[in-house]
Amino acid sequence: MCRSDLHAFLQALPKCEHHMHLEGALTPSVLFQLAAKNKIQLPSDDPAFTSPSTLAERYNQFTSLDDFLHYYYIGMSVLMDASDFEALAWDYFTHASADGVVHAEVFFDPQAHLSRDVSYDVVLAGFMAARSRANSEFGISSELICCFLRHLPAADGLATFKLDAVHASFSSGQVVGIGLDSSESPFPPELFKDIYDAAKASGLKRTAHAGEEGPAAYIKGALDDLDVSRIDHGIRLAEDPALVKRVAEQQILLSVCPISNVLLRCVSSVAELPIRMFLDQGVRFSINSDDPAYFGNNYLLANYCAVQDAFGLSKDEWSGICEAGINGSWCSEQRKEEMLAKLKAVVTQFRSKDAA
Ligand SMILES: Nc1ncnc2[nH]cnc12
Ligand SMILES: [Zn+2]
Repeated sequence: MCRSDLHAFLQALPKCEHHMHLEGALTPSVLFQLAAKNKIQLPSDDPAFTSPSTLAERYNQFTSLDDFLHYYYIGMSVLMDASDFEALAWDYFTHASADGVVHAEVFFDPQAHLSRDVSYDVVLAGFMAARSRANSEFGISSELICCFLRHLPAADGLATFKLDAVHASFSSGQVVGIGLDSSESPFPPELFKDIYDAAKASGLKRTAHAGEEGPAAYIKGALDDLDVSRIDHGIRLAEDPALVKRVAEQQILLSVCPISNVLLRCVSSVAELPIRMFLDQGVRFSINSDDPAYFGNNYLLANYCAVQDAFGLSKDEWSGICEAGINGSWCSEQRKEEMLAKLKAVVTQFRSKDAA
């Protein structure tokens, strides 16, 4: 709940989410349930794995991106069959619906499953089932983005990209784009140029995490070498004024994750994020939840509220943020028109409430 009186407005806005890792929707209690069901041994030498509550307590104390990723990869080791992946994604879509999300473009990390002998088809089947249900029960449209892990050799990513099952998911449109995630430094974007060139040749959309912990030079590298149309996080863009201008002119969308940035110690508070500068300089951005189950169960609306509490934005500014998010989405033009119409209706409804 926001401290400000804009909570009802923020709830009602038709929101798009562009930066959410489905594996980051795994709550401690589901993690323990699936570990028991699938007979997965959790680390016995880490007291955090005593119970769901000790694990949640440990999640409150992340010291860095890599500290979080350590738990994130252990967590996903409990996901084994399609029903596990479906339940995971369904849990996310349920929260998303409650928060007024109308369109979600969600990441997944196939290499982290393939390395455990869980096939790509199993992962995809679970996610596709949840997406279909979210569409019919909640009216949420969604897209899948296949991420490559930058702490692994680029050759491993390219081999994954070329797998028949992965290729089939691209050509059928089940997966619309690729991303790059995991430990940011010291893995500059150019290491992954071959994968991105191949993705471009296949007509896929492209985004990459950059400027989360890593420098603004990684944002420039993602634009120059990977030819991305979006940047995930991008908060260190502020360090390079010429790049700020370029990102604004090229209408690159940044998918900013405010609560994640605070909990992973990229900034000390949401107020430290360059949100005001982005608005003033015409940099387009959306607000996102990243890994909500690892970040205090703060799903999308909590991130909107955190930004509102820190910056006190106007309704017009929020409407502009949502509009940029709709226009920067990788869905059909028809879906964008539907969401823009819904946005207009909500803004009009709240304007007349204000006038009354
Ligand atoms: N915030 C983040 N940064 C990089 N890789 C991630 N994988 C899941 N969440 C991530
Ligand atoms: Zn992320």
